[in-house]
Amino acid sequence: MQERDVDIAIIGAGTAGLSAWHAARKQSPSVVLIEGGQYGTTCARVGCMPSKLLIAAADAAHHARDTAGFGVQVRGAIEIDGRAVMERVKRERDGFVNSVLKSMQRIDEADRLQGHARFEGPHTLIVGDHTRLRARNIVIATGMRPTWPAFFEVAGDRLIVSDDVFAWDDLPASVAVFGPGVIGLELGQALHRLDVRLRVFGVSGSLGPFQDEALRDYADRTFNEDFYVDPSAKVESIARDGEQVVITFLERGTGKRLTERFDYLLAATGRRPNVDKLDLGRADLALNDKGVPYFNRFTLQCRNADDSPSHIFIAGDANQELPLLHEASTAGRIAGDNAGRYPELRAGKRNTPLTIVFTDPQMATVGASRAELEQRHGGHECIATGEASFEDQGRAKVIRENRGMMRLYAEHGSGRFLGAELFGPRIEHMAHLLAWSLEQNMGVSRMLEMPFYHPVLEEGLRSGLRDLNTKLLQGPAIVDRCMECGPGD
Ligand SMILES: Cc1cc2nc3c(=O)[nH]c(=O)nc-3n(C[C@H](O)[C@H](O)[C@H](O)COP(=O)(O)OP(=O)(O)OC[C@H]3O[C@@H](n4cnc5c(N)ncnc54)[C@H](O)[C@@H]3O)c2cc1C
Ligand SMILES: NC(=O)c1ccc[n+]([C@@H]2O[C@H](COP(=O)([O-])OP(=O)(O)OC[C@H]3O[C@@H](n4cnc5c(N)ncnc54)[C@H](O)[C@@H]3O)[C@@H](O)[C@H]2O)c1
Repeated sequence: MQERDVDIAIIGAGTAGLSAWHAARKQSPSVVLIEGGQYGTTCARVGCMPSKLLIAAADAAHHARDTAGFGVQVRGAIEIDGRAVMERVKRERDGFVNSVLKSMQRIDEADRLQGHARFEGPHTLIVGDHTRLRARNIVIATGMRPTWPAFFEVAGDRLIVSDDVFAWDDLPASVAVFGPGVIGLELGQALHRLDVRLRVFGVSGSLGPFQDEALRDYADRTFNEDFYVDPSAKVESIARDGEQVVITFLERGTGKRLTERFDYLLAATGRRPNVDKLDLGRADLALNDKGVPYFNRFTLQCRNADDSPSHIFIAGDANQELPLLHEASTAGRIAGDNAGRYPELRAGKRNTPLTIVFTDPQMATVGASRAELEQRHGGHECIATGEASFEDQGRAKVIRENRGMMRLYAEHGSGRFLGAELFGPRIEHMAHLLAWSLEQNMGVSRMLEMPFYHPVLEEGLRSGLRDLNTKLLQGPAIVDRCMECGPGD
C-alpha cells in the first residue's frame, strides 16, 4: 500500500469536486482529487446534458406533428429513426464529456488518484486498496445514485435507471416509468414524443417539483392530454415474462384492471447520496437519520459527533440539499475554499433556490414554497398570492403554446417578492428574471416598473405581478385586460 500525505483531499471528480479542487488549489499547492468511477461528471455523462439532448429530439418530433393548427400541412408521416436519435444524443454527449476531460488535463496527473475512497480515520482515506492518504482537510463530493424499491427487482435486467437510457443504441417500443418526479417527467414525455409507448406511475400524488396544489392539478391535467401519468397509481403487480415486464394496474379514471407488457421498467423513484460506502463511522462525524453528515450550508463544514466543528466539508448532491448542477458548482467552490482556509472559514453566498424542469410546458420553482413562507413569515395572513394564466396570453396564443399558470408570493406590508411556482411556455427565462429579482430583494411594485417588451411571454408574468400587487393592496385591480400596449397580458 502506497503511503501519501496531502494538505487537502477531495473525494469525487464531479462538478462539485472539480469546483472544490480549483478553489482549494488557490489556497494550497497540495490538493488531491480522487475519483472512484468514470471521469466526465454526472451532468455531462448521464445527467443534464444527455437528458436535454433527448428532449430536444422529442421537441423536434412534436413540432413537426403540430403544424396543422398554423395552417401548415406536413405531407406524409413523421417518422422517428430511433438509432439516429440515440446516435446524436451520444455523439453530442460525448462532446460535452470530452470538454470536461480536456479541462481536467489542467490538473496535474500527480494530483489525481483513481479508486474508491473510504475513511480509515478522521484524517485518513484508503483509496482503491492501493493508497493510504493522510489529509489535513477533506471535501466529500461523491454525488448521488438512483434508488428504487426492492420489489422492482423482479424485472431483472429489464429494470433500468436514467443512466441506462443514454446507453441505448435504439429506442425501445415501450417503457413503464415509475416516479413522476423531475427525471420521470422529463424522460417520460420525451420518450412518448419519440413514439415509445409509455405509462408513468407515481405514489403519493406528487408531480415534479410543485408544492402548490393548483399548479400540480393543472400540470397533471395538461400532461395527461399528452401521455398517461397517474401520480397516485394503483399498481397491483410487476412480473417478468421473457424479455418483457408485465404490469397489472387499475387504470386512472376508469378503475379498470389492465395488464400491459413493457420492454423496460424505468425506475425514476429518486436518488440517494453516495455516502453509505465511505465508512463515515470512522470519520467521527455527526450523521442525520439518512447517514448524511450534518453541515452548515454557508460554509459546507461538517460537525463532529461531539458537535465540535470538523475539518471535513461536504458539497454537491452528496449533501442532499439541492441536487442541482449550479448548486453543486457553488457549494463545491465554497467547500474547497474553506478546506484550504480551515480553521479560518468564510461564509459563502448561496443563491436563491431555483428549479427548472424541461418538460413541455416547463415547470419551475423560485425561492420558497408558499407553505415554507407561511412558516417563516408567521402564518398565511403574512403572505399574498398573485396568479395569472397563460391560456389567454397574447404571445402564448400567437405561438399556440397558451397553456399554463403561475402563482407568485410576496410579503404583506413590505411588498417584498418572495417566490413563485410556474408552469407554462419557456418558463426557464421568466424563472431567471424572478430569481434575479429575489436576489436583489425587489418589491413587487419595483418589479412592475421594469420594462416589458411587446408582445412577449413576460407580459404574462406582468399580469401575475399586477395581481400580486393588488393582493398586497398596493395597486388597483386589473378588471379589464390591459390594452395600453396591445393584447399582451
Ligand atoms: C437524468 C438527470 C438529469 C439532470 N438534469 C439536470 C438539469 O437539467 N439541471 C440541473 O441543474 N441538474 C440536473 N441534474 C442533476 C445534476 O446532474 C447534479 O446535481 C450534478 O451533476 C451533481 O454534481 P456532483 O458533483 O455533486 O456529483 P457527480 O457529478 O455525480 O460527482 C460525484 C463523483 O464522485 C464519485 N464518487 C462517488 N463515491 C466515491 C468514492 N467513495 N470515492 C471516489 N469517488 C467517488 C462518482 O464516481 C462521481 O464521479 C440531473 C441529474 C440526472 C441524473
Ligand atoms: N431539470 C432539472 O433540473 C433536473 C432534471 C433531472 C434531475 N434533476 C435532479 O435529480 C434529482 C432526482 O430526480 P428524481 O426524478 O429521481 O427524484 P424526485 O424526487 O424528483 O422524484 C421521485 C419521484 O418518484 C416518486 N416515487 C417514489 N417511490 C415511488 C414508487 N415506489 N413508485 C412510483 N413512484 C415513486 C416520488 O413520489 C417522486 O414523484 C431531482 O431532485 C433534481 O434535483 C434535476
